Amino acid sequence: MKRISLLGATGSIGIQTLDVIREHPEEFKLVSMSSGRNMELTRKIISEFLPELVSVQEKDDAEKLKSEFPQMKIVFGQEGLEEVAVFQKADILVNAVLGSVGLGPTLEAIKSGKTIAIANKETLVTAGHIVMAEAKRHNVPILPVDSEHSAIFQALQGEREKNIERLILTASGGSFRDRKRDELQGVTKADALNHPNWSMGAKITIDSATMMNKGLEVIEAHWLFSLPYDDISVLLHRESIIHSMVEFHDTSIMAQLGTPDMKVPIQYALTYPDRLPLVSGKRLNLAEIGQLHFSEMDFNRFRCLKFAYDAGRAGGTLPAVMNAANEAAVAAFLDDRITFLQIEDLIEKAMENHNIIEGPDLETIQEVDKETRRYVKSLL
Ligand SMILES: NC(=O)C1=CN([C@@H]2O[C@H](COP(=O)(O)OP(=O)(O)OC[C@H]3O[C@@H](n4cnc5c(N)ncnc54)[C@H](OP(=O)(O)O)[C@@H]3O)[C@@H](O)[C@H]2O)C=CC1
Ligand SMILES: CC(=O)[C@@H](O)[C@H](O)COP(=O)(O)O
Ligand SMILES: [Mn+2]
Repeated sequence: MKRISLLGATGSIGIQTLDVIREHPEEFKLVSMSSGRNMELTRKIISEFLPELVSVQEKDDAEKLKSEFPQMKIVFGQEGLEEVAVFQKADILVNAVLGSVGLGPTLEAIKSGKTIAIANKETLVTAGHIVMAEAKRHNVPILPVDSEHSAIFQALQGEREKNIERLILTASGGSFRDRKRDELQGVTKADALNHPNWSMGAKITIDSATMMNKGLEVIEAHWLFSLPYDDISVLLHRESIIHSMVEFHDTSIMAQLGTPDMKVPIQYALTYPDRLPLVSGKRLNLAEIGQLHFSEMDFNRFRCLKFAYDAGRAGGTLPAVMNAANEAAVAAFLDDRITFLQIEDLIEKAMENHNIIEGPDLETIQEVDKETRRYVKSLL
């Protein structure tokens, strides 16, 4: 029986993680969880899964829950996230919370020896050098949940790192993939939230439309698979059937295919190195699909991807600045305060405005994260 701590239980990945736990009650048990402000769903999850420890974002919500669920330990805020992450009875932490808020809890979980199933890519983007070093020091596995990184992880099973030529991250192109840059003026939030293939949380759906999601994933891949940026490429693939690939020195390419269903990589991270039947999974019928399409990435059309390569190669605090600027800009877009194209302008300004600090420690990264959000807010 694997006992699971789940950060972000009420989100898109969190809910799908609960689906996997529900499908395999003989394999998994939810022992602790966190949510943010969605109290209606939080109550439903608590009633169904009976976790021992629950963290929510706000103190008032925690107080209300304490009176409704006196037998449970209810905590809140950043400290609450960290308490869930290190919950003593848990074997594995699923980090499905949104944004760099997931960094501190992930590091605490690593120090307490938890296996980490990581969906939260912002954690690796802002401080991958610290996360991977701590995981090595504590001999803790970091298992990818992000579909591209799970695909690469699966393609690498039984392979040797020295034989890798390059990673090929596939990208759907997002909601505006068939629009030219001059057709992006005045696009609406509803248009941007209409991903062609995946049903995801709002922030990542916008990131997919700006191509910042793929940028974050390039940096995530750099840390997870310790390959230089020159060996990490991106390929447009509009069907999102090939979830990513690895090319080896002998020119062969290994790919992982499947329907766009995040329960597959979530379940694989929880059952690795075994595989369980995906009870609610839809089997892929390639004959039905017929054709798969691929094309080269256009860095002028998708400027955020170039920002990410530049930030990754520059290193230091620049990835954290880019990520924080992106989080703040996307939140402003979702709040109807800026236009879609202003997202990349704000990111570019924040990166230009920053003096990179080399080899930042956790405190420096968290400070730079806060400073960047203040800077972006000052431009709104
Ligand atoms: N969705 C997907 O298919 C994929 C997602 N990912 C990554 O997984 C992570 C989660 O994405 P997704 O599930 O889409 O996100 P959602 O927005 O759907 O869910 C985010 C979760 O985090 C909680 N949360 C948000 N902010 C805070 C905060 N400040 N403190 C505590 N909890 C908070 C939310 O709580 P509440 O809703 O209760 O407020 C919710 O439970 C992201 O890093 C994303 O990039 C990666 C690959 C695919
Ligand atoms: C499901 C998942 O992993 C997302 O990151 C998804 O891949 C976004 O797709 P694109 O960024 O390719 O549009
Ligand atoms: Mn992905």
